[in-house]
Amino acid sequence: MTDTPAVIRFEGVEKTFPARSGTGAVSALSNVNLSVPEGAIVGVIGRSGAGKSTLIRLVNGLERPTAGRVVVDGTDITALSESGLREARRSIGMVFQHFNLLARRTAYDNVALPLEIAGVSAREIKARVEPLLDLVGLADKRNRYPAELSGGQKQRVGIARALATQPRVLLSDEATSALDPETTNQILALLRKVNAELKLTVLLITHEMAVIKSVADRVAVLDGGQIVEEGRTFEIFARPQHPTTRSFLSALTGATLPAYFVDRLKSDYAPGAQAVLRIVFTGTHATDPVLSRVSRDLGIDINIIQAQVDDIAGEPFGVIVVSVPGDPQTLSSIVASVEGQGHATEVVGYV
Ligand SMILES: Nc1ncnc2c1ncn2[C@@H]1O[C@H](COP(=O)(O)OP(=O)(O)OP(=O)(O)O)[C@@H](O)[C@H]1O
Repeated sequence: MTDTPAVIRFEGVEKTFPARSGTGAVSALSNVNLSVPEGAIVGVIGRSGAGKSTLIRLVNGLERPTAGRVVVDGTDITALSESGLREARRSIGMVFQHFNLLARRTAYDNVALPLEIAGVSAREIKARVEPLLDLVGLADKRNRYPAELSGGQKQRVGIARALATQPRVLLSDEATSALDPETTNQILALLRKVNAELKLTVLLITHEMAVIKSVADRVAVLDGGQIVEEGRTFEIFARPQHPTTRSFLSALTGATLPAYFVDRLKSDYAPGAQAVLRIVFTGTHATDPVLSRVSRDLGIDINIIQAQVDDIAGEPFGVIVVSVPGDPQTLSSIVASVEGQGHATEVVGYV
């Protein structure tokens, strides 16, 4: 899938939770194959119960797979003893949705905790913790207790703590789900910063496509315990294949049309109807020439219903919704012309 070596690899992973009295066995993950390339930020998105937490907990050995392997930095995590796991976990940092800070410890002491556990000297701890508090922008809050910090500040402490043991991999379990949109953006920017500055590989799980859009280089869509779609974030946004991916995307990228318009949409062509076409442009400048060329070459009128330019993982991404003549022959010529110029199309319906 990419030439960069994988730092995390799921190989044919299955996870079934055994039956309990009153409930049958639960298949949480089946046939999961996924590679997280070195230095990448990979997002896994799925609905509640899709298996995201189980997937991430397999990476640091909090769960063991029923079948298959999880390889982290060359080590098969699934084959390790408890003491081997403790050692491996030092190279795997984790950030949690509810921060999981110790209330009776200051910000500094929370960040220091994993180093104390690892038996690092107080001097060495100071040398590591202070730059981390600087990195996450909390140097002035070092002596504050969690109750004295905002949600975003608590998550900054959580991130600094996850980085204390100088991990190669950072796991993020819905790190921004408890935060407001502005704080979410600040924390996602911090994740991007640690990814870039510390060359850290990041695997994050989320149920929000906006999080994926903002930070992830690649995305895997998890549905019912299986990865139903995976690829570069930009490609997935441009050409979503699976219905689950499409439904996650529907609130973004111009896929949401005004309600008055949606009410008029029909799924089938009736003679004389206009087709509504969603076109994804993989470059901001391409919009005008493409539409005017199609209009000129085919001698048709094109009405623009909605247009939007967005930013997906740092790349410009344009979505335009147009209405065009809906008769099947003309429509297929339009689609062929637009796609022939390298852009993706989707017939949304007819009006
Ligand atoms: N320890 C467990 N014992 C039994 N079943 C479990 C256990 N942990 C998870 N499951 C089941 O496995 C499935 C996947 O759960 P998981 O927590 O991984 O989903 P999720 O995508 O993280 O959901 P959410 O977004 O709600 O946290 C669910 O059906 C869940 O009920």
